[in-house]
Amino acid sequence: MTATRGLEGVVATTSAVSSIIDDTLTYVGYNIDDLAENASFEEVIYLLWHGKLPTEEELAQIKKQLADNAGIPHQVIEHFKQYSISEVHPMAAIRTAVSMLGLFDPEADDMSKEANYRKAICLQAKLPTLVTAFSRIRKGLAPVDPRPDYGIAANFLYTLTGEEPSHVAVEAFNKALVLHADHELNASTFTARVCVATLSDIYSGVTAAIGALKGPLHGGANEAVMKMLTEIGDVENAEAYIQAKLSRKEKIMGFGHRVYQNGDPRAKHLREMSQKLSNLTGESKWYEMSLKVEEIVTSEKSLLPNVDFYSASVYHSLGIDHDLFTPIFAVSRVSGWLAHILEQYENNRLIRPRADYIGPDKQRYVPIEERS
Ligand SMILES: CC(=O)SCCNC(=O)CCNC(=O)[C@H](O)C(C)(C)COP(=O)(O)OP(=O)(O)OC[C@H]1O[C@@H](n2cnc3c(N)ncnc32)[C@H](O)[C@@H]1OP(=O)(O)O
Ligand SMILES: O=C([O-])CC(=O)C(=O)O
Repeated sequence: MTATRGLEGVVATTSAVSSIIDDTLTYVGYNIDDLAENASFEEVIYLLWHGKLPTEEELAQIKKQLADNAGIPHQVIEHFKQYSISEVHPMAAIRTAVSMLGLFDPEADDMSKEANYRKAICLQAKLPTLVTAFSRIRKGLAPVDPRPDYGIAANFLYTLTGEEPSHVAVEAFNKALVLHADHELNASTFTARVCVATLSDIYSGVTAAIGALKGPLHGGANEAVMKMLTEIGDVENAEAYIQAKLSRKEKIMGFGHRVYQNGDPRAKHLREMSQKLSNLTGESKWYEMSLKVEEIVTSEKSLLPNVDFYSASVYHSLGIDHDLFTPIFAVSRVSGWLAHILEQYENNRLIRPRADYIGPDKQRYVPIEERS
């Protein structure tokens, strides 16, 4: 048996949710460029879960179901208040809170199709509220209830700040949610599928996926990009900063991808948004710095930006705290995780690959008193 490092190129499942072929990303056959320009995040959720775009009536119904389930149990709010959450990374808090949601759901282990769909609605609806409630509580502010007349993008910004968000901000945030919703068998989605393929429950699958997304080689890269831009500080420092990193053989966060050969198709949308928003805020340096870093990394390493690179300056321009960037990724990607989890349950088989053993062989047990 020979192992393929990092399972590169290994096809591990069939899926009808999303595909990446020749650097083109589609959700259920719809090109991401088309969806980014035209779709609401709720339409994309429906598309991923039902395999078709919703009619007006179906869209109104799923929006209502999501709005009706956006509240979070008071025990989770109390839990956030019980420890020093200013010292806790929000991804760790959200991971724990999603696991807690399972404790308060009497149907957590009901594996019927109906119960699993209801839990999918609950998780999708509650995740944004968890993130914004966490953010407010750690600042000593009371959580804000989501507005039933707002969609997920508007409500996220509203429940984060308590203020009515601008049209431009909602439009940009909705587009970011659409762009991050699904991505074939990325590490967190694979994690979710492995978990539920044991016939474990949805809450366990999403909790596991959040843990995988948190790492800086995956969703955690967007926060790491912002840290890098903050360290660079000004466009004129970019060249020396990046060259020094490359000479130390350090990775430049937000660049490279396991699957794309000629660039991540989501990056151009985020680049455009980054430019538009940084012009609007009058703080164009984040976009300019990002552009300069892209120029250097592309020419030095032939590496192209991935989805995490320009999303950093987009979220910064929207005034969002940097450690909420990866939780926002989860707010969007939970739609894809849930689509894959439901798909896995529909046609399940335990996922259990093999390992190529490279440890010592033929060892003899030595009693403890004889060991040196
Ligand atoms: C939503 C997402 O998950 S998108 C990805 C987010 N992650 C990041 O942006 C982190 C930075 N990028 C990376 O670490 C990688 O490009 C990954 C994890 C995305 C893909 O990884 P892999 O396909 O496993 O490639 P791997 O890490 O083996 O890199 C291959 C080579 O390219 C180099 N390389 C890859 N990415 C980078 C980078 N961002 N900066 C510098 N060098 C890089 C590696 O050092 C390695 O060089 P070597 O062969 O000389 O050792
Ligand atoms: O597919 C991957 O490996 C990572 C990625 O871009 C994503 O999850 O959006």
